[in-house]
Amino acid sequence: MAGLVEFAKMNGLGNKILVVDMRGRPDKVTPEAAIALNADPQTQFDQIMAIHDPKAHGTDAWIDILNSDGSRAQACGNGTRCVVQALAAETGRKAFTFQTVAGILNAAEHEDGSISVDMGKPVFAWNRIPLSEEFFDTSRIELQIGPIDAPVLHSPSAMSMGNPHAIFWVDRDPMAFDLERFGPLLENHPMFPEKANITLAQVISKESLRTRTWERGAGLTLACGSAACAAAVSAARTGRTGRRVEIDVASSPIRQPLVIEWREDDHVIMTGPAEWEWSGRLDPRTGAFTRDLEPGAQAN
Ligand SMILES: N[C@H](CCC[C@H](N)C(=O)O)C(=O)O
Repeated sequence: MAGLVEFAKMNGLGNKILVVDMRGRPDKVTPEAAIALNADPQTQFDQIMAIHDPKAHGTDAWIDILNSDGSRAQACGNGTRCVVQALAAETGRKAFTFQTVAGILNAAEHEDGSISVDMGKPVFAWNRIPLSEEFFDTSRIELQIGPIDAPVLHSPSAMSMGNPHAIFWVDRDPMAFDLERFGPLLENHPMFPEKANITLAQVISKESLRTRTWERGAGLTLACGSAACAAAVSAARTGRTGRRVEIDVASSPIRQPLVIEWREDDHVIMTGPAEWEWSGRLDPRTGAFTRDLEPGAQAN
């Protein structure tokens, strides 16, 4: 079939990612293709990371990010690690510079296979997160929420990592909360005019947090990298932890922490794994796809 592009089904700490190679093409992955791919259990995903030809001098690629509902996102930490792993496997290179709508990202693969991404600088100004109401101090905002009767869910820390995040501090295991029920209410709360990624964060020690996220445009996911960054920064900003923490992503089946460092130069560095699962070809207009034969499989 004409017009098919290569893609890889990958995951970043369980976060389901499709890395789609759109280089050499003028078009984009359509929301319709995203919705169709998400509807098939084989390709069901949290984010598509579409690799496009670079637009700016000195960058390796332009990355277009889609959520599973077909909406577009400005940042995806776990997906960016998957892109690094895919391009490192293709080129043998270790370091890359990407451009997204949120800015420039530098990333590198280490000897042990882990990948670090410089996620840029956090944004705290209420109108740039954005919030719909003015707050001088966005490290603790107040939400009016009728139907939710859990007091901890009323005063999150808000910030942007290129995409909007609300971090709710909880004193118990984040898995103990009914995030499936109140995630959609909080994601779509009128305080967040562009919606928000909703994270429950528990402080374990001065060096560690446990998190679980309801993602804007994707719902409950097994892991969310930009939310881990937002939780780490919000924790340091409010004196809950130091500036380097290990994040135990409670919902992830991969029992490995994400390491987040909020450097003195204000950049947030996220380090963690990425895993290739299988590859195929897809039509970026419709989402129709075929899987490559697994290595060792026989063609009939
Ligand atoms: N899973 C992603 C976050 C996607 C963000 C997206 N849900 C949005 O902002 O709309 C991550 O690892 O950072």
